[in-house]
Amino acid sequence: MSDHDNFSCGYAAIIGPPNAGKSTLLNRLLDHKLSIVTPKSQTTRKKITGIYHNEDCQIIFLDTPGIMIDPMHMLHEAMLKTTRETLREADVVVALIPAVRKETLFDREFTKQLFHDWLTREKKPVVAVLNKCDLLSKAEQKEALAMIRKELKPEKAMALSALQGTHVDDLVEALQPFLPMDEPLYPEDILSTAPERFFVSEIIREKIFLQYGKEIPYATEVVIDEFKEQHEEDPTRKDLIRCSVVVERDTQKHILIGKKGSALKKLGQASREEIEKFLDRPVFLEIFVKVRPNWRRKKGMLKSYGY
Ligand SMILES: Nc1nc2c(ncn2[C@@H]2O[C@H](COP(=O)(O)OP(=O)(O)OP(=O)(O)O)[C@@H](O)[C@H]2O)c(=O)[nH]1
Repeated sequence: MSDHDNFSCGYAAIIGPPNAGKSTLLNRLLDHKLSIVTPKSQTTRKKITGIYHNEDCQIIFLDTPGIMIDPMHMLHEAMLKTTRETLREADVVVALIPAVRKETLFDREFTKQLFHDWLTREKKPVVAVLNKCDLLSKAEQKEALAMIRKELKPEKAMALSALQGTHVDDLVEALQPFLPMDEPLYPEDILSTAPERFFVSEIIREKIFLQYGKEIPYATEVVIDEFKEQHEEDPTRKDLIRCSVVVERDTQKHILIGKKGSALKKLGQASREEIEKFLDRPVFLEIFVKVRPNWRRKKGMLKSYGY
């Protein structure tokens, strides 16, 4: 008998509206191993965000961009296409429904549409997860789950709080029966297959979201132009990361740079600190701001940015 008899391994797509708590949930699931994240360079067609391991199963979580009911431009449409393709690759789908502190308990219209337009026709097993259950009383959670079961008929329905970590382990248990019996596809110390440069661009994007208001973050794309690993040959040399922050208009460029470059300097500092923490080594980070008019509406540009 091999070690992996009775082992299951498969893909779980997480789908839901923006802000449902996907990242929080993934971080929570992978938490105990985040300190040994070892993203390796590997070309992959699948958008794998996190790989969960335990003794009985390996769940490869596929993240999807938040579902928007009314796509506003080509970037949104490209994101929805990614979601559609990701769903096709999944063995099981986690429909993440954020609870709200309102009489309706969750956005019923949106959730109905999510199931109708996205899930029913894909014919994949669905585990409906009511997230942010810390916002509701026990009775309200029960009521919301009963409603979800009756109207949407998922294979399973459960409530959890990704933020507080309650019932997160139950989700693993709920997903396991829908995974094929298979050996693990990835070794245990791999938490993601995305390359380091992907995480670096995500860190800069996150800092832009934190630092700038209004439309700036949404009009911005971060492109890593150069990622020169110099430390392996000579440990006294820092890695060099050159990146472009692409915006749509000159006015946005001025805001990003700020008075005498102060805003860009602040962005660079915050990004570098976090990148160094993530890579566990010092880096030189250079950020350039470029204007590419209407990049979110241009097919060729979207493609070159990986959409
Ligand atoms: N109260 C509460 N808040 C939560 C919970 N999970 C996530 N949040 C909050 O919800 C917000 C959005 O969480 P994210 O994890 O960024 O959501 P996301 O789905 O990844 O968002 P997108 O990047 O827009 O797709 C954050 O402010 C989280 O702290 C939860 O269980 N309870």
